Amino acid sequence: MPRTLDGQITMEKTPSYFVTREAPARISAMSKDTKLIVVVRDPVTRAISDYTQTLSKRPDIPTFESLTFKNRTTGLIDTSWSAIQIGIYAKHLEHWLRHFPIRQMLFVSGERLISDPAGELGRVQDFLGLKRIITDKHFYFNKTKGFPCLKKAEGSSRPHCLGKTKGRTHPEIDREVVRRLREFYRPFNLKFYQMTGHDFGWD
Ligand SMILES: Nc1ncnc2c1ncn2[C@@H]1O[C@H](COP(=O)(O)OS(=O)(=O)O)[C@@H](OP(=O)(O)O)[C@H]1O
Repeated sequence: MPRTLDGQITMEKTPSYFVTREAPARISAMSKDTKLIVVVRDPVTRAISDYTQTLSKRPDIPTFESLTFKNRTTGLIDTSWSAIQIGIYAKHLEHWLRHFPIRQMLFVSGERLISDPAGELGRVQDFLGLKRIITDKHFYFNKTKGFPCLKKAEGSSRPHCLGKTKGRTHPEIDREVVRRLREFYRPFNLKFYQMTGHDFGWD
């Protein structure tokens, strides 16, 4: 980590921190005051998105449906599959709460990051104790892409939109499998809403 001077905030992002067992203790040992921001989305859509990304690199992998179950007849979900396991947010959060108070954590909604980016970034700026500089006027919605774009990227006069690897078309998943996954995640989602004091509306 570079030295942080007065008036600066040092930020670091790594998608796997939230689900890595050793991360909370290590970050806490580095600085107990670290503020933590986690972007979360509906775990079922998250799992399908995760699978879609793997599929784009390895088109020969088994179907989403077959990877989801340990036993399809009994409907037993394979929680050791990372695409499923990562979405059990309440379980991961339990580990973080052993090292950080919940007030030092902010959970950003991945859905609202698309539907209301300025609102969600308003929460981020407040959480970091920053003046609300980024507002609605910094975004426009790119209909083709289905995502908001930043009107002007830092140091550039051109807008910044998300790259080609974002917004891949997800494969159609068997509705019964999606229903079973929703049923599986419901109690974990409810627990997560309770722990964070925030209803993400995934159910
Ligand atoms: N800024 C922002 N706002 C909303 N959603 C976003 C954003 N950045 C990434 N995404 C979506 O998150 C999914 C995974 O993105 P990643 O950045 O991990 O993708 S990748 O690994 O670089 O391919 C992937 O979801 P899907 O497109 O639904 O599969 C991305 O589109």
